[in-house]
Amino acid sequence: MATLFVENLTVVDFSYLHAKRGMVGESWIVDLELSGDLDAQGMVFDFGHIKKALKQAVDERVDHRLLLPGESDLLGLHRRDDGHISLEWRYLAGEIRMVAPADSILELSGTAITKAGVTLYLMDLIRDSVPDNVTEVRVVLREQDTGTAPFYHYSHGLKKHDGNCQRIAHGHRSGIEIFENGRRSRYWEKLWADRWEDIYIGTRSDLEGTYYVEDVPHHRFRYDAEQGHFELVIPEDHCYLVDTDSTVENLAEHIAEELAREAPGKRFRVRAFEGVGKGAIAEAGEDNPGRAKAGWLQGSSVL
Ligand SMILES: Nc1nc2c(c(=O)[nH]1)N=C([C@H](O)[C@H](O)COP(=O)(O)OP(=O)(O)OP(=O)(O)O)CN2
Repeated sequence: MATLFVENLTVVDFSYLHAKRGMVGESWIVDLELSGDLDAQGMVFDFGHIKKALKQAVDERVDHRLLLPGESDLLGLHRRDDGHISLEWRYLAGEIRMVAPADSILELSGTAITKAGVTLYLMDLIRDSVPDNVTEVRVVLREQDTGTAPFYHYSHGLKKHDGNCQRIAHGHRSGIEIFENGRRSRYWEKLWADRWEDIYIGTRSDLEGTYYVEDVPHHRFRYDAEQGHFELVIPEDHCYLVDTDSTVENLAEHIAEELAREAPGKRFRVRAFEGVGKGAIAEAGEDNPGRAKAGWLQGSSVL
């Protein structure tokens, strides 16, 4: 019997529904251990297969989905004949309603989405995907270690994306680094982490109107994309509107421009993460009047 491990098998970026927080974007790094007898090649299971087949299984079932606690009284879920679902989530601040292709959600057992529940789900999924000589599967889910640096949880949908990011309710746990006149500013980082805590970032042109639930205003977003039709109703005060698609390049640029507007005469550099290990850089302010530079950053340093 031998045990092998794979760290960072993948990162699952998703959102889930919470009884108090509403819709929460999350990013968990997936680590894996497999135990069993050695096969004819002298291996528990070929790393090549693990990194392809098991990563693909985890990504397909969890990544970019909205996770729902199937046994919660707050949830109403309806599967429609056209391959879409509609759902309602009645929580503390109001209601969340969504219409989306059925692959946009993952219904899990239990009354709340927890790390333990998702871990058990993934262990079952992986057990079904490994050969018979593998007798034990262990999964560890963990957040990126950002030390004391701030982060926010956001959800969004990119209607023009040719992959699963077009899903209207998927999200990320993202660090933010802000430099004011070349020096790291914990003040501004904390301010944006608070501003975007558990936020839905919506694109103004996807906004169809306001919907009232017992006098509480809710935004209604709606678009059609390659995978199907998407609608989302969510309390207005859990939303932040931007004039662009909510790509991380645009979000970094938006933050930099807002900072330059809020603190005139200063120069800002923003490193905004999208989940783990990637993001965008933008600059705005005194040295760069009226213009922000943005770029895609892959494999950026850990905060
Ligand atoms: N240049 C950009 N590319 C992508 C952006 C972006 O803002 N700028 N955004 C997305 C999606 O929002 C998506 O949620 C990112 O998810 P992620 O899982 O990190 O990306 P992949 O699916 O491409 O990577 P895997 O690690 O293989 O899941 C996509 N691209």
